[in-house]
Amino acid sequence: MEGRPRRSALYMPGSNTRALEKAKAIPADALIFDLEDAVAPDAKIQAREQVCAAVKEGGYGGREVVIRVNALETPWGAQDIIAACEAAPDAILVPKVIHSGDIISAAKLLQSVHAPEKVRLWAMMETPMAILNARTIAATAVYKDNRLSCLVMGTNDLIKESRARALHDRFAVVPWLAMTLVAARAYKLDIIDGVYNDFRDEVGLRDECERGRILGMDGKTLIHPSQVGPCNEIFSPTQEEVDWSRQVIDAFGQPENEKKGVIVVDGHMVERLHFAMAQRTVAIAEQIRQMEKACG
Ligand SMILES: CC(C)(COP(=O)(O)OP(=O)(O)OC[C@H]1O[C@@H](n2cnc3c(N)ncnc32)[C@H](O)[C@@H]1OP(=O)(O)O)[C@@H](O)C(=O)NCCC(=O)NCCSC(=O)C[C@H](O)C(=O)O
Ligand SMILES: [Mg+2]
Repeated sequence: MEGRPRRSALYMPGSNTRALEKAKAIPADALIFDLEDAVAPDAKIQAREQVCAAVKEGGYGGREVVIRVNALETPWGAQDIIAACEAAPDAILVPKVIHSGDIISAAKLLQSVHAPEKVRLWAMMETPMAILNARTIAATAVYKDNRLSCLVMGTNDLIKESRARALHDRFAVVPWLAMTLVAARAYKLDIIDGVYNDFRDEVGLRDECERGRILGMDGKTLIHPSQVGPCNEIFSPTQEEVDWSRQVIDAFGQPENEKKGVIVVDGHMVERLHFAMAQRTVAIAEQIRQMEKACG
């Protein structure tokens, strides 16, 4: 299902069986089972087997299940993708993307192993070259047989590669977030913000979530279960936003407004573009409600 809520996407090391089990009760919108940086080289094969077995077994309710594979040019990348396709997660997250060719190669591999149609590709935007190539990477979403549906910011790697300083206001990072965001939106893709490493600092996390939301991010990637609640709260439409959206939808539904491009609601000028925004807000709020009901 495209257009689904992606407020919170929780990473967990694929080598951590306890975390894979615990994830069944964590209310994140997406779960990212990591085979890449969170897994030591000598644990890669076992982690792949564990993750694929867990995905096949299921039990993750309405959450989106994602496997982050190793890069194609590593000794594990191709086998990770092949095994992941057999397990059929909702998406495969491709790390260290450099240019559109990385997404095209991953998509070809998916086609060659007849991956189920539901398996989408997500791209990690975490190299300086990926930021420079954000437009062409996002553009692969419209290529034939492509499956790209979401961009994920890898701010730790970007900070490493750029030698920027990781300050609380993310002074260095914000331009890369904004550039990648417009590339994502130009091709109707979702985009999820990077992780907040200081996982015991809820105040700092909330602040970073708020700023990400202001930029237009759909959600945030997370590293610890305690981050899920605050993140879901901040990236959900507020009751006030939902009520306003319903008022706008209602107003445009009145017979006298049927053919109008602009109307006044509660003293505010409201155009058809606000109607479209209101419809999206109400749809996302409804999906969240249904997902929360399904997850218990
Ligand atoms: C960060 C951690 C290593 C902290 O672990 P720990 O000290 O063990 O945490 P707690 O004792 O508070 O854990 C409490 C219980 O919660 C479970 N737990 C912890 N983290 C997770 C998780 N992510 N998913 C599911 N469950 C989790 C523990 O097992 C405890 O359970 P119990 O035994 O019942 O008490 C750890 O949180 C962790 O490993 N986090 C994920 C790290 C990770 O995946 N990193 C890679 C992705 S981030 C990245 O790569 C960024 C990107 O690429 C970039 O470039 O920016
Ligand atoms: Mg990374």
